[in-house]
Formats: sequence, C-alpha cells, structure tokens
Amino acid sequence: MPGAAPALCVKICGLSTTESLDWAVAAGADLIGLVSFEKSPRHVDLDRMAMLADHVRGRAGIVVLTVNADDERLARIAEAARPDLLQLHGKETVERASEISGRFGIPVMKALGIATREDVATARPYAEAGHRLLFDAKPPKDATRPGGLGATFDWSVLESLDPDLRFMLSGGLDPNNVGEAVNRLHPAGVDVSSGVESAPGTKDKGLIEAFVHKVREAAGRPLSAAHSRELLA
Ligand SMILES: O=C(O)c1ccccc1NCC(=O)[C@H](O)[C@H](O)COP(=O)(O)O
Repeated sequence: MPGAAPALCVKICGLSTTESLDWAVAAGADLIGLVSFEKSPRHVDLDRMAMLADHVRGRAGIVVLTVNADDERLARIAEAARPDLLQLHGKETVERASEISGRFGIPVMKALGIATREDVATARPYAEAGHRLLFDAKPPKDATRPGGLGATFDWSVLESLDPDLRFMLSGGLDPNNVGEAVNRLHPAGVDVSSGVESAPGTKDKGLIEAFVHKVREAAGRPLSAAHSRELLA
C-alpha cells in the first residue's frame, strides 16, 4: 500500500503455558518469546521450551531469549526449540552476536539497555552487522535480571534517531502507554512482558488482548504477519 505506514510487529514475551501462547496467537501477536534465564519467573527449561515451541510453531514466530549463553546452552536451545530468532539480552558484543548467528544459522535480535542517547549510539554496529535491535530499559545495577522489569525508559532519547535504524521497542509497555509509544516513536515492533501479566510470570488474557488491540488501533492498520517474517528474515 503506497505511502502507508510500515506494519508493526508485536511480540508477547515470557510465555510459559500453552494456554497463554494460544491467547497471544488469538489476539494477533506476531512473535512469542520464551525465556531461558533461571533467575526469571518466566524461565522455561529445555523440555518445556520444546513443548511450547512445538505447540505454537507455524502460528507465530518463536523467539528464545538468553543472557550471555555459551555455545553448549545455545546448541541445546537450537535443538529443543528450533527458534526463528535468538534474542541476546546480556552483554554480547557485535562479534559474539555474529558468531552466534553464523554458528547456529539463526537470526539474532540484540537487546540493548537504554537510558541515554549514548546508549542508543551503541546500536549502530549491531545493525551494520545485520542484527535486529530491541531497545529495552537499562536495568538498575542491583537488578536480578537484565529485562522483564516492567520499567520504561526516557523515550525522548529515541526521537532524533536516524529513521533507517529500525528497532523493536520494549520496557514497561502496557495497554495504557503502547499507543503513545507507537505514535511518538514509530518502532518496527513492540514487545511486552510485565504489562500483560496479573503477577510476575502469570500472563493475563484480557491484558494481552487489550495490548494488541491498542497497537492495532495506533498503527491504523492490521498487524502484518508478513512484517514479522521480514523481521525474522
Ligand atoms: O522477561 C524476563 O524475565 C527476562 C529475564 C532476563 C532477560 C530478559 C527478560 N525479558 C526480556 C524481554 O524481552 C522482555 O519482554 C522485555 O525486557 C520487556 O519486559 P517488560 O518491561 O516486563 O515488558
């Protein structure tokens, strides 16, 4: 559609039951996220990850997120879940991200903790290396995990961003603020975990539906599965 805004990809992260996977798919999510990080209330072990991935395969893109995982762990994840995307949410360098995507043949989305414009500037080398970007709130120094904290960051640091630097927005999004985020920042996608939960790790059907509805409303057009394929390509 000429002149239309690019479609928006919606990721619902931290899913750990078949029921909540079905809620996310039915609501229109493009991507579902499975957490492989033991300190997280959303962590799923390899057997559960494999079961969940097989349950949703073909109905949404499968993203598995890890934190500074070594090759042995990544090999087990790749075998168990056969993910469409690996989200690296630790201190992985550009070189490590490229090594992982090359070794396992799985595209990488690098999560970056954002607080200042200087943090945003660290994204360009990952993009130039062909990796997807997820901008999340920079975690506090005493945080027990680098993401899934339900905290927003100062979105104004993204307002002068080069429009060719496409990113998935994350961090403290919920049905009440995602519309503003979409209209202000025009991200390639949005990602949520805490904002669609009734308790840490417990997803809420109504909040998932409300979140996706608000994104669709703000984007002014149906969510595009083709766009999530583009994001995964
Ligand atoms: O979700 C977690 O528990 C988590 C643990 C360790 C690393 C990353 C984690 N989540 C990554 C995500 O992609 C979350 O969706 C993202 O951080 C946004 O979370 P929230 O602010 O709770 O919506």
